[in-house]
Amino acid sequence: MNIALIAHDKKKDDMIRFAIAYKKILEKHFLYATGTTGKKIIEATGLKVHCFNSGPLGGDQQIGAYISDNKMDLVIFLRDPLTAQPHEPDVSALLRLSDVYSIPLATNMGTAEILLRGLEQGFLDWRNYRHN
Ligand SMILES: O=C(CO)COP(=O)(O)O
Repeated sequence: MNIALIAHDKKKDDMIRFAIAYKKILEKHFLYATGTTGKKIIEATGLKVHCFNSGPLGGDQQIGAYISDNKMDLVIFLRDPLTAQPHEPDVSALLRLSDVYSIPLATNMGTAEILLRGLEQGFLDWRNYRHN
């Protein structure tokens, strides 16, 4: 599966803890991330991650484009709900495209854990049919 990992600045430490905790699951998949999030995950875990541009410089849009091309299966986006983002329209567009294409999307740690555990249990196997 192709998994996108994105975290706003105040959520990056949480994302790193998450990537360390779930490394054994994550390493079985193709990982993508916005620039800064990806770099931090690589440094902390050694996982292989394809890094797009930083979020404010178009990274969210690049991930959105993957979603609309049926190339993203799961999105984990640890958003900071308490800080205004200069690229809020890009963030909204990414969330919207996840809904348009029914791509499982976690915007907080609680849901992220459920999605990764579900992934491990095969709950996202239906995505394989979408690829074929
Ligand atoms: O801003 C972001 C998502 O909207 C995250 O981007 P970075 O991972 O480059 O910080």
